[in-house]
Amino acid sequence: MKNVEHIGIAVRNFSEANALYFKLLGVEPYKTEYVASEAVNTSFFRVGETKIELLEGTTPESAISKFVEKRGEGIHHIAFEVEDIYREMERLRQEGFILLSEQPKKGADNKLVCFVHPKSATGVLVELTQEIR
Ligand SMILES: CC[C@@H](C(=O)O)C(=O)SCCNC(=O)CCNC(=O)[C@H](O)C(C)(C)COP(=O)(O)OP(=O)(O)OC[C@H]1O[C@@H](n2cnc3c(N)ncnc32)[C@H](O)[C@@H]1OP(=O)(O)O
Ligand SMILES: [Co+2]
Repeated sequence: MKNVEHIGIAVRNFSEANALYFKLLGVEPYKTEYVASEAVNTSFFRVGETKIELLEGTTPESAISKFVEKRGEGIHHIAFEVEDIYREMERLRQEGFILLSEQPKKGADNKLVCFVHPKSATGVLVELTQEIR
């Protein structure tokens, strides 16, 4: 694991949340992206060495919509950058963590991603992320 690549925040209203984080952080998002496979709109704000990812679900079945419905807006996941996502997935499997996919998936911002179930990680949804080179 290299660093905290981003913190994912689930929001109800994408444009309102983007305006609020612009006011809070004093910077515009450097990227917004719709990720169809996760049914989310995303935006990324740079904060020093890390990033804030705002996420809005675009369908009721989206993980983000379900989270907001059940628990309200707030911190949804922590993403750790890794050098080799296949190696880290295998290592975490061996350590007994529950991975939410067999293979990495294409995430936002030109990354491969994989999630660890919060039930196996002290109630925190963990994302592994590796830049596609
Ligand atoms: C845009 C791509 C990518 C990136 O590039 O950065 C992203 O960040 S995508 C982010 C959205 N995608 C995901 O979160 C995918 C992984 N998540 C999942 O597969 C599911 O959300 C889940 C974690 C398996 C939960 O799904 P499910 O079991 O269907 O939902 P429930 O609502 O029934 O929840 C069960 C249980 O888990 C608790 N929960 C759910 N989400 C979280 C969370 N983010 N953090 C902590 N706990 C969470 C939920 O509260 C339920 O608990 P109990 O009520 O105690 O059973
Ligand atoms: Co994320």
